[in-house]
Amino acid sequence: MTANNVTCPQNATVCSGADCLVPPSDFNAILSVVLSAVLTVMLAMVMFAYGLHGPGGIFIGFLCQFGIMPFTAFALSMAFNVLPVQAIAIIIMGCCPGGSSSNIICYWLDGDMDLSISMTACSSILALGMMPLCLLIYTSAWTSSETIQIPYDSIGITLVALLVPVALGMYLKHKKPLLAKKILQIGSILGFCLIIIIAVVGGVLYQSSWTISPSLWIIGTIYPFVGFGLGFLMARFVGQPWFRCRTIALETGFQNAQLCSTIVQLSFAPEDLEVMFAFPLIYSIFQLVVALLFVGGESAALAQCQAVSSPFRYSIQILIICFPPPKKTAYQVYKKSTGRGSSDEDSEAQPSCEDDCHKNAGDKQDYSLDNGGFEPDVKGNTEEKSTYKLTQISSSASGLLFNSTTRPLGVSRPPAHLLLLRYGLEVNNPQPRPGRDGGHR
Ligand SMILES: C[C@H](CCC(=O)NCC(=O)O)[C@H]1CC[C@H]2[C@@H]3[C@H](O)C[C@@H]4C[C@H](O)CC[C@]4(C)[C@H]3C[C@H](O)[C@]12C
Ligand code: NA
Repeated sequence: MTANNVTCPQNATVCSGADCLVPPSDFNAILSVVLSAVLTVMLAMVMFAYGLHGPGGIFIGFLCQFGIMPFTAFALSMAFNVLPVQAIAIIIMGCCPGGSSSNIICYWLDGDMDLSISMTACSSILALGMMPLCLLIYTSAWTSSETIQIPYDSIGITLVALLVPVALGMYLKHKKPLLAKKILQIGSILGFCLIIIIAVVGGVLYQSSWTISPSLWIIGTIYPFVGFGLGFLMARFVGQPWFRCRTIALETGFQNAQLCSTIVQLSFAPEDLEVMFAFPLIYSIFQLVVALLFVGGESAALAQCQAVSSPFRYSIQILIICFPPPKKTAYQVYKKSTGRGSSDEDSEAQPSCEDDCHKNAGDKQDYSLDNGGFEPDVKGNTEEKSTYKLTQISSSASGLLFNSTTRPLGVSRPPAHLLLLRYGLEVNNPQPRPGRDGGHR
């Protein structure tokens, strides 16, 4: 009794031994004010970067994230006639903002890093309002949405863990470019490994939860496919350039599964949890697998396009013919999509498609416009993705902080891809590079 009096604060409402439930204090209030101020500034920076891009990508991303994903969740739940709690878990996943591990994947898959980070950040911020709204709309068929507890503070933490490293990366890139490059190299590999390790460990530790109804398994597999596919088509439909379609597809399909898992565990009783507890785990694994299959397949095709016989190359050309961009010629887009690289070294070592690369020099203006990010490179040294470096750094750093996600698929591929580009192509293709180092032609 006396022990309780000693260990429990006076304002505690429930005490069990040394664990006490204490009402929120002033400290929490101050912290949340500070956090929201910091976030506002950060958001302004992200929006600024958006502005440099033109708002097209972000807007289409928003539509995909809070239009396609929740609706698909709803439609799949209806189609498979799952239990109400299972439907709610699926819809919660659909209403979650994008996951930040998509930024690491995007780096390895040669996406548009600025757009990727901006989309994750914006969807996380907008989730504060859009999540309750979408949940209200889509879950009302099964439950009153009051039963769903949204942990707004975890959304805030996610944002801080994304944006602080982005800001640090921008600063570091400016002050110590060499160090920044090192960190980028190490961080992007470590971040990727962590993502995979967590998925595998989670899956193995919680094997028992894998025995849930087959319809959840089916939904867990096709939902990411639908998300990536519709995101890609939507971006293509509005004429986004190729590598940005890939980015939007990634960002659409990738969900913050950690947040979904937290919400589910906060909102449901153990007997409900039993029938859908594993859904976030399943989705988090399949979103990784699908991302690497779907988006990685295309990216691998582009990396290998020097192998003229590659069937990928023809399927890409067919795709481009089927979805021609309204503003540019298909050839320009194809050229852009083949001429890009995931980092500065990559774009140097990009003479994979000779025809295209030989024309790159005259195309640079175009590239730098599309890729202009936080910090336009004014040296006239318009390597394609120069402005990416800082965001790449920060995304890998944020991946490290979070160490969140889970995806077993590309373990071998990203390093292989890097090696292929850096060494393989350079060794196999010893012609002078028509790129930025001189323009020999
Ligand atoms: C780390 C990933 C989420 C990846 C992700 O989307 N990150 C956010 C992001 O990308 O921004 C989550 C998704 C499902 C989670 C698991 C499930 O909720 C099931 C189970 C719940 C237990 O409380 C902790 C272990 C774990 C295996 C969880 C481990 C881990 O918590 C998982 C595997
Ligand atoms: Na998403």
